[in-house]
Amino acid sequence: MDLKSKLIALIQNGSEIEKCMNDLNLHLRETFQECHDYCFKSGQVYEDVLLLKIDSILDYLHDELNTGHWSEVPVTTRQTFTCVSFIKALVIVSSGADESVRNALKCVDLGLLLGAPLSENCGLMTQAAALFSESMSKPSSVRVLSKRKLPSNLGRVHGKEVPVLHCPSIEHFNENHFKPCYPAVLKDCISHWPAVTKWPDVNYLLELAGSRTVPIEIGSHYADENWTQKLMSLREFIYDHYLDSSSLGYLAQHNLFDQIPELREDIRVPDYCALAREEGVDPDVNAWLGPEGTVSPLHFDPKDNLLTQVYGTKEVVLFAPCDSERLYPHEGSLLFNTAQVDPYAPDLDKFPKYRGAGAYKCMLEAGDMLYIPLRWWHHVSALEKSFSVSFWWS
Ligand SMILES: O=C(O)CCC(=O)C(=O)O
Ligand SMILES: [Fe+2]
Repeated sequence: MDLKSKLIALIQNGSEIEKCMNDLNLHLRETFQECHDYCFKSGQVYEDVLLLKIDSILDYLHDELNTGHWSEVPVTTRQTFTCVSFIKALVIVSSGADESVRNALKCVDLGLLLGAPLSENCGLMTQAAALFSESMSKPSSVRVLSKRKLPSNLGRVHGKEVPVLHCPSIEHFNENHFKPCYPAVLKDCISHWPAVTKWPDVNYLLELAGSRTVPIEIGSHYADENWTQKLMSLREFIYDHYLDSSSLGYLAQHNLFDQIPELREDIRVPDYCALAREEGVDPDVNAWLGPEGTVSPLHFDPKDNLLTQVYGTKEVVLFAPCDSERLYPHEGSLLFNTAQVDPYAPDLDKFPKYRGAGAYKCMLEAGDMLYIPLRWWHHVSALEKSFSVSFWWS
């Protein structure tokens, strides 16, 4: 079977794709119909012209996705983005042009990043991406030359050590940490994860996912004015920002595991996530992959977190929610959860109340998990190349 037929075979319910057309205005619906008919009925059409038409639909949807707050974008708009991205990938593959598989994969990844899973064809895009990845040539291996470890700066922060526990029972964790909202470093809880042995070899990630498009944060940290975000292939990120850490880039807070389900098989949701404050929900799982020197400035999140260190060392400074006023959160709605004070170099003239804040601090080594209770402030810096996985739940 050729690639186009394999892609079409992934569709479980074709009428779901046709339904998505209803979300478009009449003119765009006609254009989409034309592209759809080309893919499924084959006609004498120039792919270049079709691709231009599909891009005009994607541009229109892109504007819709970027209007208002992301959480308020109707899921049907995101599903239509998924469908159109899939059709675009089909047209690209049919064209058989140079690099067509790479370009089709990029288009499917954008569908995964910005779209939403369809109701009946929910695995369509991840399966399409797996098909493209399989049919691409595998890269030659790289050796990681720099195993640089930056010196710790924790000595500059006056504070208490976060308690360290060895794989505590769920009851102990619940009574002493989860219920009272008190942080802890949990050791020896992830030795059974395949990720612990597989991920430190960057060639594994390159081979499995080197051609996948991922969002990368560029700049010293997200509250810096020169900070930006870019989409690039994981390979580009690894070569340009991870192996060569002179240009700081961070694959941060990205749900890589929904995008690439093969990677999810390498990790396990910690048993502690079964504890719940209200109704139990599945945790939000995010990847944090970066070189030595990445910094997440002092901020808090609305959920409990188990920040898990698959490899590399990070150091973390924490403050309880009752210290919020002493940390001077940024004003305005965008950075309200980020502090103006840098706990490593506090400007006490500007931020005098910081004197009264009580820091907690810890090192997070490979294999450790840090329990960060909801709304606790945390500042995280990587001393080495590092891969962490966070589990946010409540
Ligand atoms: O590891 C990091 O850089 C930050 C992690 C973090 O802020 C989180 O998991 O909420
Ligand atoms: Fe965080």
